[in-house]
Amino acid sequence: MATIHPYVDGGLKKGGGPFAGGTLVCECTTNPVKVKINGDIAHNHACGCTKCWKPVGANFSIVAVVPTEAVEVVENGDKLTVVDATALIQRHACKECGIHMYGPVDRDHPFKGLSFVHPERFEEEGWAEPGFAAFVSSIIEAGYDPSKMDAIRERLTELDLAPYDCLSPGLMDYIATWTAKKSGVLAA
Ligand SMILES: N[C@@H](CCC(=O)N[C@@H](CS)C(=O)NCC(=O)O)C(=O)O
Ligand SMILES: [Zn+2]
Ligand SMILES: [Zn+2]
Repeated sequence: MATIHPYVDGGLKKGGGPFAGGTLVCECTTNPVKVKINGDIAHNHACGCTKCWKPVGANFSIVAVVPTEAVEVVENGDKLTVVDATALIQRHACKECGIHMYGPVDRDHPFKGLSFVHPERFEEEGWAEPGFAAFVSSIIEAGYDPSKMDAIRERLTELDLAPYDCLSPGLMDYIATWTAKKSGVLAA
C-alpha cells in the first residue's frame, strides 16, 4: 500500500481538537529543542513538497499553522538554524537532528504572522487531524515514481485527505483574494 506518513498510514485518527497547545520537542536525546505553542493549531494537512520536514520513510509531512505570537522557544534555542533564509517560510531546524521546529512567515504575504509547525512533534495528544493533502505532485520531485501517483491519490482519498497539487481550494481562494485586494482589483 502507498505510504503517506506514519501518523495516518494505519488509518486517520479522527476527533482531535480543540487543543489547548503544547510543547514541540525535537528528536535529540540530549538537550532537545523545546518550542511551546500557546494555543490551538489550524489548517492541519499533509504536504508533499520537498521543503517540509518529514520523518524517514514518509512521502508527506504533516504540517499546520499557528499564530507566530503563540510560538515560544523554551529550551535549547541555540541549536536552531534557518534552513533557507530566502524561502517564504523561515524553517527553524535543529542543527543536530534536523527536525524543523517552527517556520514563521514574516514577509508581506497572506500567511504573514503565521508559523508552520509539525504537530506530530507535540508531547501532547488531542490536536486536530490533517484535513487534506497539499502539493501531492511534488513528491515526484523527491524521487517518487510518477507511474505510482494514482495509487497515492487513491490512498489519500481513502484516508479522507483530499489530494491537491497546490493548497486546498479554500486556502487558494484566500491567497487570491488577498492578492486581488492588494492590487486593487477587488475592494479592500
Ligand atoms: N514543488 C515545490 C513546491 C514547494 C512549495 O511551494 N511548498 C509550499 C508548501 S510548504 C510553500 O508554500 N512553500 C513556501 C516555502 O517553502 O517557503 C517543491 O516540492 O519543492
Ligand atoms: Zn534536535
Ligand atoms: Zn510543504
